[in-house]
Amino acid sequence: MSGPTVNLDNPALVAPKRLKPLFAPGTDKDQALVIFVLGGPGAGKGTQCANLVRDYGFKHLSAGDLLREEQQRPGSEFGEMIKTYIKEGKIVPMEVTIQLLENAMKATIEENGNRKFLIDGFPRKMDQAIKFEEVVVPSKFTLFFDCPEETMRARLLNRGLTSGRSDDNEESIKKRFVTFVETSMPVVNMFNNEGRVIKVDATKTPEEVYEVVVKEFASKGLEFMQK
Ligand SMILES: Nc1ncnc2c1ncn2[C@@H]1O[C@H](COP(=O)(O)OP(=O)(O)OP(=O)(O)O)[C@@H](O)[C@H]1O
Ligand SMILES: O=c1ccn([C@@H]2O[C@H](COP(=O)(O)O)[C@@H](O)[C@H]2O)c(=O)[nH]1
Repeated sequence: MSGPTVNLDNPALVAPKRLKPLFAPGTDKDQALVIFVLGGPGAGKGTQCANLVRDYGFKHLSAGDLLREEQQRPGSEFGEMIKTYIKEGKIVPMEVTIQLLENAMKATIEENGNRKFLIDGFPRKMDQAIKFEEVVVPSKFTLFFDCPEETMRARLLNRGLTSGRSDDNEESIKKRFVTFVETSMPVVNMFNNEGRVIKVDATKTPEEVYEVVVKEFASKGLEFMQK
């Protein structure tokens, strides 16, 4: 088994960027609705987000997708670093991910005024959670998809047949699970202790899972968009 080719703790790999707040001081942060969507790798976050976009008019921002795009962007100073972190199932330093999310949120607001965001696969680490809510905007709640590893593993290996993702393979999946348990679950637990988590059983069919999501959203006062 080959280990990481790059020392992930090397500070030279991280180019800290100053985080600028999304909203100018004094503006009402409630102008944006942010829902974090968390769950283990392959729990079905992206699948359910697509339903929520269709029915509630959210803008879906997947942190993983934004990182993959940045990785492929010609000339990106972070490309190689992101590639390594993703393959190793590690969490890219928060400065990079928060900046990508913030840029995408700003671009959406400028483009069509939509301020309703599903932030998928983020925050995956405590520092990200605290920093994002401090400098960007606090989340309304976290939608957490609960799924056993064996189910997620089977889904990821199946997705890996066609996804082309560098991390949908046995070796990366094992590492992603370790990161999820050790680094991401503490974030879910923190939000849960604050009463800010909706936990949904993600083992059923996508349709059954979504039915529960819709009921939970209604309990939070979120209704289907008028067509
Ligand atoms: N409820 C479900 N039952 C069976 N298969 C599902 C279910 N939800 C999603 N899938 C399938 O499992 C795979 C992973 O789903 P999805 O990409 O939505 O997960 P994810 O949580 O976003 O994953 P990741 O964290 O790796 O991005 C996909 O192939 C998807 O079609
Ligand atoms: O906040 C984040 C989110 C994701 N990553 C890295 O991306 C991969 C893939 O994420 P998916 O949500 O499964 O698409 C993840 O394993 C991490 O390596 C991250 O660093 N920070």
